[in-house]
Amino acid sequence: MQDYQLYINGEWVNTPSGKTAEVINPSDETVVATVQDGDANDAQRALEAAESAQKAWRKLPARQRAEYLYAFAAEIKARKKELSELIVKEQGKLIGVAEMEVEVTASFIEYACEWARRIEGDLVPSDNENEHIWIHKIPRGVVVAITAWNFPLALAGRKIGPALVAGNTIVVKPTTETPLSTLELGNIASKVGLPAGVLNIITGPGREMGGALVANPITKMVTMTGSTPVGQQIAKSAAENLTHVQLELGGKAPFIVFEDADIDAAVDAALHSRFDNCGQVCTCNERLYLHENIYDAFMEKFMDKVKAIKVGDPMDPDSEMGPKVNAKELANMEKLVKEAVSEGATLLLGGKRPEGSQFEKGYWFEPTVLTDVEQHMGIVHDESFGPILPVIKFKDFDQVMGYANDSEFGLAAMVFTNDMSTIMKCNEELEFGEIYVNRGHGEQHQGFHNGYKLSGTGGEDGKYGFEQYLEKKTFYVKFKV
Ligand SMILES: NC(=O)C1=CN([C@@H]2O[C@H](COP(=O)(O)OP(=O)(O)OC[C@H]3O[C@@H](n4cnc5c(N)ncnc54)[C@H](OP(=O)(O)O)[C@@H]3O)[C@@H](O)[C@H]2O)C=CC1
Ligand SMILES: O=C(O)[C@@H](O)[C@@H]1OC[C@H](O)[C@H]1O
Repeated sequence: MQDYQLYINGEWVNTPSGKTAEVINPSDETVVATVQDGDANDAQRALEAAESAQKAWRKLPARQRAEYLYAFAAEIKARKKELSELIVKEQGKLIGVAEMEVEVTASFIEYACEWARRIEGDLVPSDNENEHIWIHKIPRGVVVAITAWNFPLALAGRKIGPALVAGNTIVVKPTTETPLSTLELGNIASKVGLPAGVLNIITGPGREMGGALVANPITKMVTMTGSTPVGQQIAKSAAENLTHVQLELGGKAPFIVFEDADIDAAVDAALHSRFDNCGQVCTCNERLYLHENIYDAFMEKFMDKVKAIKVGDPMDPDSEMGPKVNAKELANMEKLVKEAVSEGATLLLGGKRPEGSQFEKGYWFEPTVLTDVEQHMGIVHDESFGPILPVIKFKDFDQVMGYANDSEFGLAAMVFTNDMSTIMKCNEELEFGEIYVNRGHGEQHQGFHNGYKLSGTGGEDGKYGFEQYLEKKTFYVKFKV
C-alpha cells in the first residue's frame, strides 16, 4: 500500500505531526493508500513556496508556460492506465468513465494552453491630448484550488491549466475522500520539469487546511468545486481579504420533456444524465418533469432501461453503475428515499442496497425511481447527488417553468422539445446558467460552466472562465511629441 506525502516546492515531504489519513475503496471498503493529514502549517509552507515561485513564473512568456503545460498534459495521457485505475480505486467510478476522465483532464489543460497567445489587453483613446490608456491583463498571483470527489483528477486539471497558463502559481487541496490521482500530478510535474513551487498539492481536512488556505493573505484567488454550504463558508472567509472567489457548487437540474419531444432520445438522455457516475455529477438530472400526455409512453420505455442497468464492480467493463463514494453519501441516499416515501411518494424501483454477496461490502445503492411526487416534497428540492430520480407530471409550459425555477439552485437544466418557440421561451424563462436542449448534460471546454443562485459564482471554462485567473492593470500614459 502506498503512503503519499505532500508535494510542496517540487519535493515530497511529510506533515511534521506525522498524522496520516486512509483512503478507502468504495467498492469493497479496503484501504487503498494513506495520505498526509496536513494542517495549517503545511498550508503556510505551500503558499510561501507558490508565492516565491510566482515571481519568475509570471515573467515567462505565456507561450513558454504553455509548453510546460502541454508536456504536463501529454504525460497525463501517457499514464492513462495507472491514473484511471487509481480513480476507480479511490472513487468507484467505472473504468471506462475513469479513462474518459483522464483524457478530459489533459484536454482541459490543452484547452487552457490555447489561451497563451490570447491574453489580450486594451489600448483605449484618452480624453487628453498626447495620452494613451493601456489596460493590461496580468496574473493574480497565488491561486488556491479546492476540489470535490466526483471527478477528482478532472476538477484539478480544470483549475491547474488556466491558473498556470495565465501566470499564476497554485496550491491544490483535493478532498480527503479522493486525493490520490491528484497527488500523482506532483510526480508528473517533476517529470516534465515544472519549476519548483509552481504547482503544490497538499492534503488535509477541508475545515482546517482548506480554511487556512482561504484565509491567508498570500492567496489572491480561491477556485473551489464542492457543496453549497462549504462554498458559502469559503466566500465568507475570503471576504476578510477581499480575495477573488470562483465557486462551482451544488445543483438540482430539472429534466423537462414536452409533449412534442422525441421520446426515445429523451429516454436515453434522462437515463444517462441521472445514473452515469452513480448520479454523482453536478449537472445530473435530479428531477424529471413529464408532460401528462406522454407520461405513460415515456415511463414504459424508461423503466425498462432503468431495470436493465447492471450495477457491479467498476473495474468490470460490463458494469454500468458503480457504488456511491462513501458511507455518509450512502446513508444520505437511504434518508432521502425514506423521507420522500413518508411524504407520499411511491418507491417504483430500488431504494436499497442491491442483493448479492458482491454487494455486502462497499457503498452500493440501486438505481431508484420515485413516482407520485409532488413539487413541495423535499426530494424535489434537496440535491441527492446519487441514483435517485423523482418523476413529476406537468400540464403546460407555465406550470413546468414555475416548477423548474422553484429551486435555490441554478446550475443546469435539460429540455426536450422540437418546437422553436418553446425553446426560445425556455431560454427566456429558465433561471439556470447552463441549459441543454434535446440532449443530456455534458459541458465542453469552450462553453461556460456557470451556476446561478446557490449553485455558485464566477463560473469556469471557456473565455470567461480563463478571465477569472487574470487581473487588470490600467495605465494612463502622457507623452511628449
Ligand atoms: N458545480 C460543480 O461543478 C460541482 C459541484 N459539486 C458539488 O460538490 C458536492 C460533493 O462534493 P464534496 O467533496 O462532498 O463537497 P464538499 O463541499 O464537502 O467538499 C469540497 C471541498 O471543500 C473542502 N472543504 C470542506 N470544508 C471546507 C472549509 N471550511 N474551507 C475550505 N475547504 C473546505 C473539502 O475538503 P475535505 O473533503 O478534505 O473536507 C473538499 O476538498 C455536491 O454538493 C456537488 O453538487 C461536485 C462536483 C462539481
Ligand atoms: O463537476 C462536475 O460534476 C462536472 O462538471 C464534470 O466534471 C468534469 C467533467 O468533465 C464534467 O462532466
